[in-house]
Amino acid sequence: MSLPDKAFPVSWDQFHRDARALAWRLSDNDREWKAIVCITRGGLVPAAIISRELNIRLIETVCVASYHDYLSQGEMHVLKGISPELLQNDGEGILIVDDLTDTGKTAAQVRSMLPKAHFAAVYAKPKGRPQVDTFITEVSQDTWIYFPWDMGFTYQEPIAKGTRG
Ligand SMILES: O=P(O)(O)OC[C@H]1O[C@H](OP(=O)(O)OP(=O)(O)O)[C@H](O)[C@@H]1O
Ligand code: HPA
Ligand SMILES: [Mg+2]
Repeated sequence: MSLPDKAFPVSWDQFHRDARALAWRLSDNDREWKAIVCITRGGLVPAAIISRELNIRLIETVCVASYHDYLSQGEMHVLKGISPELLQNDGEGILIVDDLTDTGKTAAQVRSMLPKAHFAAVYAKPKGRPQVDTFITEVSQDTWIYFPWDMGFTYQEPIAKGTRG
């Protein structure tokens, strides 16, 4: 698979702010979340921030793997499902959390386990958007989001290099 045209690098600060903004959007005094189901591994980080902000103490994981290496999505494997007590009532009152939705395949897979749950992601691309109930920022489909936990400090070429003579 080729490199997406655009890059959207996200710092820890920005991710914290965006995940907190998502928590604000999910906060509603008339609505009480029974539990968070976070989609590992990327969903663990926003789940930690949202659980702190909304005082949700019951956190479950659903472990799904499909991007076998950087950029290329393969077959979806559910390595660990959701505990039976949280599957009751089709997931009513459950908050599913992920870092982003891209093609929407991961979200669709988890939604099929909890059809009445609310799906929240920090970032969404257009193909995945229909699978998400609440998100913060939309980025175009040809953009790759670089999360802070996947990055390190490296030298950056000056912008002018390559754009002039
Ligand atoms: O909408 P999709 O095209 O299905 O892609 C979105 C999923 O891809 C990434 O997870 P990934 O499978 O790379 O695993 P990770 O969270 O363990 O990094 C991301 O965290 C989402 O869960
Ligand atoms: N960034 C990081 N991980 C991903 C992406 C992305 O844009 N799409 C699917 N997994
Ligand atoms: Mg993931």
